Amino acid sequence: MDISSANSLSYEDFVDTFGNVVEKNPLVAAAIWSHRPFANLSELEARIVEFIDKLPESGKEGILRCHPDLAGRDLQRGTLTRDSQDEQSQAGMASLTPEETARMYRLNTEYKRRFGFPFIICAKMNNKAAILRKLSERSGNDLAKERECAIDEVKKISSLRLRNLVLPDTQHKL
Ligand SMILES: NC(=O)N[C@H]1NC(=O)NC1=O
Repeated sequence: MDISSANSLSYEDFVDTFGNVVEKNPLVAAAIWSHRPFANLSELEARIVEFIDKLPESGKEGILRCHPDLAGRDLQRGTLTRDSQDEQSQAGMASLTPEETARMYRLNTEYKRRFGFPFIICAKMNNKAAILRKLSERSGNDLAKERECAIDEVKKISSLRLRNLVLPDTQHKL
């Protein structure tokens, strides 16, 4: 759809369409609906980013906790959202060796124990090696820095999901 079609959606259809742009957080779509009409895709995305940025630390951590582990239980059980399934599969998370799966589980477990939310990265912008490397690297961050790192990754994931739903702004030909 294009941005004018998005602007014309009823509240229910808007949340049905955009409710998982931020993983398992339909509140974000429900909240930004008030800002329609959006001039373009960029404004719609900016409203999502603005909503996230204005959350208190506890709210940001709540968003992070709604994300599934990479190569974790939901992937093994087939209970990922379609978006996450697509993203994780594309990054090779569904074809890890048993040793790689065990390493991801161990690193994810240690990471969650340290920070209280799961390791989050935009899988579509990374491959298996990069994900494992960045999981190790970021585990050394302090809480505040890592919370912002993870939120930045949520914004990247949301941006890609949004572009799957709404046609990019039509480039005005000179
Ligand atoms: N933990 C984590 O990063 N999960 C998310 N990343 C992504 O691109 N899709 C997901 O499910």
